[in-house]
Amino acid sequence: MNQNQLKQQVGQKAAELVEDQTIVGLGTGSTVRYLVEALGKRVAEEKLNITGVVTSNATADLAQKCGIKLKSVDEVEQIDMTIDGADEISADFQGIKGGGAALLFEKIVATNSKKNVWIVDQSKLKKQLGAFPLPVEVIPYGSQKIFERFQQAGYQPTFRLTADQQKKKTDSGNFIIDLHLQQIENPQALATKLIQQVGVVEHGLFLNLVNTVIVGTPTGPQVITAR
Ligand SMILES: O=C[C@H](O)[C@H](O)[C@H](O)COP(=O)(O)O
Repeated sequence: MNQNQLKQQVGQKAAELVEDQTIVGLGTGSTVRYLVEALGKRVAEEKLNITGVVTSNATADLAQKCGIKLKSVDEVEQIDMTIDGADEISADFQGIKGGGAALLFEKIVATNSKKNVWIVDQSKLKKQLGAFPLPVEVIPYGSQKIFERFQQAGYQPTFRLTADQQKKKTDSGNFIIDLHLQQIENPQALATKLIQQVGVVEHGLFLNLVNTVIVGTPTGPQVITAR
């Protein structure tokens, strides 16, 4: 099974978990794409009555095409369950997200959800976080100064660029600086340090948010729950 097939497997499995009459947070990325398509199918075939709360313009476009009705996070009291992808998950269920630049809306939706579930292929499970570059969303004004401070701190930053070498803009019009850390010894301490930096809007460390992960493996999806 290739990576895409594993992503499809967990996307479809997660769609089965969604109950009728619920409000569902819909993450972003290539794994979530399979979830949204499978949910759209359930809406059409089973007349499943759900409301989606999206985490990016890309997911909003897809969900609308799939016939899922949407509301913004501000229009709902609480989200019953959010299902999202991840870039890395450590053994203690901490994660890095934002490979698709959607970390800010993803974190807003996740922190307003009763339950969060991540869907990943098995390559995303790591002993320790940090091999995947940690995305930090910064406002454009003063972003060069933040970049230089990250350099001085030894974080090996790079601005994320588009295919035509422009600084990538998020759905909120911000830039992304990726930190090439290799290993993150203390995710909580780093998270605190980053968020205290003026001009940093959010970072891709998603800590203590998830207790269920569905992992795609060649022998089928495995649901792992934190103790
Ligand atoms: O900003 C993007 C998100 O955090 C994605 O959920 C994450 O990058 C995983 O994406 P994919 O399912 O495409 O590997």
